[in-house]
This record gives sequence, structure tokens and C-alpha cells, in this order.
Amino acid sequence: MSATKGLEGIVAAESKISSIIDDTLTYVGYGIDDLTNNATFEEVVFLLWNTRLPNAEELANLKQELANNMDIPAAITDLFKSMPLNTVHPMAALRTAVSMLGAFDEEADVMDAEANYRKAIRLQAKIGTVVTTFARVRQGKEPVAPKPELGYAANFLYMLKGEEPAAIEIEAFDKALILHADHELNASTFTARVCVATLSDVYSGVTSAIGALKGPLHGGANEQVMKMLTEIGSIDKVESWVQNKLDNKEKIMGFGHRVYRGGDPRAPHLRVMSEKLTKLTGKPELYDMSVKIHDMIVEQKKLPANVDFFSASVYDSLGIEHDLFTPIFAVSRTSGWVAHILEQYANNRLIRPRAEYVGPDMQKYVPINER
Ligand SMILES: CC(=O)SCCNC(=O)CCNC(=O)[C@H](O)C(C)(C)COP(=O)(O)OP(=O)(O)OC[C@H]1O[C@@H](n2cnc3c(N)ncnc32)[C@H](O)[C@@H]1OP(=O)(O)O
Ligand SMILES: O=C([O-])CC(=O)C(=O)O
Repeated sequence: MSATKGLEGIVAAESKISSIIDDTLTYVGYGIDDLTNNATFEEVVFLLWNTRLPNAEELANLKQELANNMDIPAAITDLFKSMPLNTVHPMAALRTAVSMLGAFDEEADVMDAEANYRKAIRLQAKIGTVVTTFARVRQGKEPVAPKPELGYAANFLYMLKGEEPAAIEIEAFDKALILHADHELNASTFTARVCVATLSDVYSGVTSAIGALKGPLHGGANEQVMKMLTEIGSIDKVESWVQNKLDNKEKIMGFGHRVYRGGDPRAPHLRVMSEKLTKLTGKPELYDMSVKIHDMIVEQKKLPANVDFFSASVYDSLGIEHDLFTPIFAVSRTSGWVAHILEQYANNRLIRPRAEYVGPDMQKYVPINER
């Protein structure tokens, strides 16, 4: 029995939700380019949860249900107010708040498929409000109630900033939500599936997944990319900064991927958005710096940018605080996590692999006064 470090290449589940084959990403067989160019986030949510696209009535119903369920318990706002707001990371706040949402859901432990689908809607509806409420409480501002007539992406930006976003902002944010919605058996989705395979509840699965997404090798990389861009500061410093990191064998955040070899198909969409939005906000240097970093890493390390690289300058251009980038990833990925949770329940078996024991053998207990 020998271990495969990081489970690389191990097929650990069957899934109908998304696939990555030869650097091509599909959700339920629909290409990511097709969906990003033509669908809305709500359509993608329906697709992931039902493994088919909705008709007009089904889409209208889902939008309505999401809008109807965006409110969160006042206790969550109070919870945020009780946190050490100068130091708590928004992902830690989100992880705790999603767990608390479960405590407030009377159906949390009702395990039939209909109840789980209702929880999926409630959780997807509320998670955006949780993130925006935290952001506002932290700034000493009042939370903004959602506007039912706005779509999911527009509502998020509206609740975050307190003013209705421009069409171009809604379009970019909606596309970003689509691009982050699902990604086969990534670390956080696997975490969610392991959790609920014990027949634990949806909230436990998503809480665990948030914990896994938080790390900088996974979703936390987008915040780190922005930290890097901020630290570098200007385009003339890119070369020496990046070279120094590479010479010291340090990782450059936003590059590399366990599965993609030729490139992450989501990155080109974010790159186009980054170019457009950084120009509009008068910060084109952010895009130019990103391209310069990109070209150096591709040339020297042959590592393509992943989804987290250009998303950083996109979110910055939308006026979003940098430590909210990963919570926004979580808002989108909740759709994928929940899809995988529902799929796991539908054909469940406990996930319990083995470990190769490499510790000492045949030890004999030594009484404490003899150690
Ligand atoms: C949404 C997402 O989760 S996308 C990924 C987000 N994470 C990041 O951007 C963090 C930076 N990237 C990485 O750490 C990795 O590429 C991961 C975690 C994404 C993939 O990890 P793995 O498949 O385990 O690859 P691993 O870390 O073993 O890297 C393989 C080799 O490439 C190098 N490498 C991988 N990524 C990078 C990078 N970003 N910068 C520099 N070198 C890198 C490693 O140092 C290693 O080199 P070595 O063989 O000489 O030791
Ligand atoms: O698939 C992965 O390993 C990480 C990733 O890109 C994602 O979760 O979007």
C-alpha cells in the first residue's frame, strides 16, 4: 500500500456536474466559454443543481426564490459586531456565519431531497448578504437590504456599496460568478463531499468547504495576487521583484494548477475583463503589470495563469476590498459545492481512504517517570 501525495490523478468520485478534459472545462457538458458569453449566474446555478438548463418559468422562479430568501438573521449582524473587526479575516467571519445560518435553519437536519434543495436556495440566497453585511459592519455602516427586482450579481454589488451598480459592473461580476461556480473535484468541493458523505448536513458541508477555500493554495490566492500587485507598485519594478521570487524558489500566486497543463480556460475571460475595466477606472498599469508578470512566469516556469490571477485586478476595478476577493469566490462556488453535496447524497457512500503508515513500529510503552 503506497500513498499518492496530494491524491494527484486519483479519481475519487463520479460526477455529472462539471468536467475538465484536455484543458477544456464544461458545466454539465456546456463549454465554459459558451456559458460565460451567453448565460447568467442564476441559469448556471439552476444548471448545476438540476443538470439541465432552466426554461423561462423555472429561471424566473429561481430568481424569485433567491430574491425572497436574501435576508439574514439579525443575530449574524450582531455576531459580526462582536468580532475583533480589525483583525478577523472575512473568510473566517464567513465560515462562522455560514455555520450559524445552519443553526437558524429549522430544516438543517431534514435530509430528504426536497428539503435539501430548499436549503440550497436559502444558502445561495443568503451567502451574498452575509459577505456584504460583514463588509459594511466592518466599515461601521448599516447593512443594505437587497432589492428583489435586481439579479444576483447586481444585488451583491448593491448591498456591498449601497448604490446600484452600472451595467458594465453587473456584466463583469456576473461573468466572474459564472467562471468561479464549479470546478470538478477541487480541494474545497472534495472537502464538502467528504463531509456530507457521513450524512452530515448541507451547512456543515459548505462550512467545511469555506475552510478549505480560504487557503492561499486554493481560493485565497486571488487576495495574494492583489497583495503582490500592490507590493510591486509599478511596472518598472515587476522584473526585479518577480526574478527575485523565482530565484528564491518562491511561488508566484495565481499561477500553476494541479489539472490544467496548457492553461486555465477561465483566465482569458478574466484577462479581457481586466484590460477593459482597469482602463475604465484609470488604473491600466494594474493590467500592464499583470501581463508582464504573466509573460515572465510563462517564459521561465512554463506555468499558465489560473483563475485567481486576472480576477484580482477585475475585482479591484470593481472597487471591492482586497480581502473580500476570496469570500466572493465562496459566494459563487456555493452553487458548485451545493451541486456536489446534492449529488453525493443521491448516491452516497462514506469517503474513507487509507493512509500508508510510515511511523515507528513495535514500540514498548515506557512509564512516565522513566522518560
Ligand atoms: C482556484 C484555485 O485553487 S487555482 C490555484 C490557486 N493557487 C495558486 O495560485 C497558488 C500558486 N500555485 C500553486 O501553489 C500550485 O501551482 C498549485 C497549488 C495550484 C498546484 O499545486 P501542485 O499540483 O501540487 O503543484 P506543485 O506545488 O507540486 O508544483 C509543481 C512544481 O511547479 C512549481 N510551481 C507550481 N506553482 C508555482 C507557482 N505559482 N510559482 C512558482 N512555481 C510554481 C513548484 O514549485 C514545483 O516545482 P518543483 O517540481 O521544482 O518543486
Ligand atoms: O480545481 C482546482 O484544483 C482549483 C480550481 O481551479 C478551482 O477550484 O476553481
